Amino acid sequence: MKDSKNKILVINPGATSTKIAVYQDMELLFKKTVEHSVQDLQEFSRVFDQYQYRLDLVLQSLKDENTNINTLQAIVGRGGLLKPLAGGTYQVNKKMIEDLEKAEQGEHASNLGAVMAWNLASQLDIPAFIVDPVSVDEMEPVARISGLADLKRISLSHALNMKAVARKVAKEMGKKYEEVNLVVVHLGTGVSVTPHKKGKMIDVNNAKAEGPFSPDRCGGLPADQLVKLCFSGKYTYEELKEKLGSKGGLYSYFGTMDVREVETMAKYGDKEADIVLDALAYQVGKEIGAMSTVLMGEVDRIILTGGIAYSKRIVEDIIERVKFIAPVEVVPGEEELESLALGALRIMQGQEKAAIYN
Ligand SMILES: Nc1ncnc2c1ncn2[C@@H]1O[C@H](COP(=O)(O)OP(=O)(O)OP(=O)(O)O)[C@@H](O)[C@H]1O
Ligand SMILES: CCCC(=O)O
Repeated sequence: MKDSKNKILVINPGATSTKIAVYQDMELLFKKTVEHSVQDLQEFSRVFDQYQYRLDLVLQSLKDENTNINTLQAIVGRGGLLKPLAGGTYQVNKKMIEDLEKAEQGEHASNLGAVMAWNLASQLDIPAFIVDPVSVDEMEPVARISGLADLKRISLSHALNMKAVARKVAKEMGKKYEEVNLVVVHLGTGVSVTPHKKGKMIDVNNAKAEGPFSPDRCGGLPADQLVKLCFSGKYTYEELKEKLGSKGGLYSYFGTMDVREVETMAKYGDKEADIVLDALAYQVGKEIGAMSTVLMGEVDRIILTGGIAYSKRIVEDIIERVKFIAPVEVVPGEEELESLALGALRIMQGQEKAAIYN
C-alpha cells in the first residue's frame, strides 16, 4: 500500500443538485451542494446539454475553496445509466463516454458524472473513476421476467448510496454486508426499493420505471390506461417520456419535486397534497413488503435513506406499515460522496484493481 496522500475531487450530479467534494485520502477538505430548481434546468432539452452549466459550478466551487485543480491526483464521478455491470470501481474510458453520450439506457443527471470527471482528468493527466453506477445489475434470473415476452425487467437504482448505507448498517450490527439480508430503500428524487441478499441486490424496482412514484417519476402505472394515453394523440413520444421520467410523481400533481413544499401545502389544508403524500408512503411500504417476500421474509433490517428520509411524516408512515417485517433503520441523506472517494482510494492505494468498461 502506498502511503502518500491522495487528493480526490468527487462530483455527484443528481436530478435536483450537483454535489462536489474534495478529499485528502479519506479526510474531507470541503463539501458543497448546489441545488437546481426546475427553472435552472428547463432551458436544457437533454441532460448532456447541462454539461457546461454543471462543470462551471464545479470549477467555481474549487475556486471558492482555494483548491488548485493541479493539486488533484484523481477525479471520481457518480456513474450513470451504462450497460448492466457488476458493482465496483471502474476507470472511465472512451467507450464509457461514448455510451453515456448516446444515452441508450436513458437520460439521467448521473450520466454527466463520468463525463465531467473524464474531461477534467484528461486535461490534468490523472485518472477518472466511477463507483457502483446506477446500472449495477445483480438481479437473479427469475427477477428479470416481466410477464410479457417482448420486455425484460432491468436493474437501474441508487446502487452507490444503498450499498454504502447497507455496509454501514451491517457494520453497526457487528456483521459484514455479505452476512446479512436487508431491504434498502433510497428515497430521493427517484425511489429504489431493493432486497440485498448477503451482499447482492437480487432485485429492484427499476427506479426509472417501476415501483412507487417519487418526487419526479410516476413509477409503475396501470398498463392499459398508459397504452391508451400513448395512442391518444394528446402527447408526442418525447413529451410523454419526459412526463413519465422527470415530470411525473409529485411534480405531476403539484408542479414541484420538493417534498417539503408539498408537506407545507398539506399542513395548510390542501387535501390532495395530504393524500398524495399518504400514497407515497403507502406505495413505498407496499414495495418493501413485496421485496421482503423476495428474501422469503428473512429480513435482518429495513433501511430508509435519501433526502426524503428527513421527512418525519413519510418515515413514520412507512415504519408503521412495515415494522412487522423487521426493525427499521433510518439513515437520512446519502453517503455518496464519501463512497465515491473511498472507491477511488481503494484503487489508488492498490487495494483493488479498477474494473474495465468495455
Ligand atoms: N428535510 C426534508 N424533509 C422532507 N423532504 C426532504 C428534506 N430534505 C430533502 N427532502 C426531499 O428529498 C428529495 C431529494 O432527495 P435527494 O437529495 O436524495 O435526491 P437527489 O440527489 O436530487 O436525487 P436522487 O437521490 O434520486 O439521485 C426532494 O424531494 C426533497 O424535497
Ligand atoms: C435510476 C436511478 C438513479 C436515480 O434516479 O438517481
